Amino acid sequence: MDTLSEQALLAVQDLSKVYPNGYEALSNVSFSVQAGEFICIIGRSGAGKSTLLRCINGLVPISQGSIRVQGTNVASLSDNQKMLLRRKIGFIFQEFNLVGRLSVFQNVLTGRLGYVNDLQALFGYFGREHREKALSCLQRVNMSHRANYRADNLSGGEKQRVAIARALAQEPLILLADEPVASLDPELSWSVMGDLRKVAKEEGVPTLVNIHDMETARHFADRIIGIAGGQILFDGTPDQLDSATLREIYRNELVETTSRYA
Ligand SMILES: Nc1ncnc2c1ncn2[C@@H]1O[C@H](COP(=O)(O)OP(=O)(O)OP(=O)(O)O)[C@@H](O)[C@H]1O
Repeated sequence: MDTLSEQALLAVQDLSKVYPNGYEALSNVSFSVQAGEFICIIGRSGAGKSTLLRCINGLVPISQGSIRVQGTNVASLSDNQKMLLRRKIGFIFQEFNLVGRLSVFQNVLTGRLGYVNDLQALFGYFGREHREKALSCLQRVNMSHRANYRADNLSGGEKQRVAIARALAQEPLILLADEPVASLDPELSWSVMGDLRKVAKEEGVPTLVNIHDMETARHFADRIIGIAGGQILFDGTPDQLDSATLREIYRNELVETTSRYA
């Protein structure tokens, strides 16, 4: 490993993932992430973007290679330590994954589960410090006025802002977002991406966002990683991404159709 990877908050080295049916979804993927970076991962459907994020947060086991968080190889951790680490990884889903019958505030409080004991978690008892934290996270995404709403009464954009607040409440080491704006209309998706980038930058939390739309990626990312067929084809700044590389990443899928703004 080079010095940059050793100092990285997240270092993925020669990662491969073969699903039980024999399909190799990721092949020798290597990259590292430094504090504060806002990275968009682009690629056509089936490229392996979700698999990559799921490997990083342990939702799917890796087949080869290593994932290091703050220098520690995740594979060397006990199950309990892995669970504790997962609580420090904020995950934002395309479909928000809020508990619809709970209030907005209660949903954000669930981000604090890693900070209370089992009994408190069981009875949903969160002390003042946790409630204050949850409220401040809601304020960060301008959603405190909806604190007492049932989550299932919110609009899509509001739901995703609450999901961002919940992830922030975890005080995450890293944020992973899997197509966080794919269910939102174009204008709203830029506004939610703007909020995600703003809070990630303010907190200095490195963030990996899977996104199909390359124009959104170009607009918001400090750095873009392009994946095709489970391999990294590009890793650089938006300015370095030329149209020949884009065509390769999207493999004949018309580049124009990858942008809802073209
Ligand atoms: N559990 C599984 N078993 C077998 N193959 C799988 C499994 N999950 C995903 N795959 C395959 O792995 C490849 C990568 O899937 P993945 O969901 O990571 O792609 P993606 O880039 O996120 O695409 P999308 O944007 O459509 O979700 C796809 O060809 C998919 O069919």
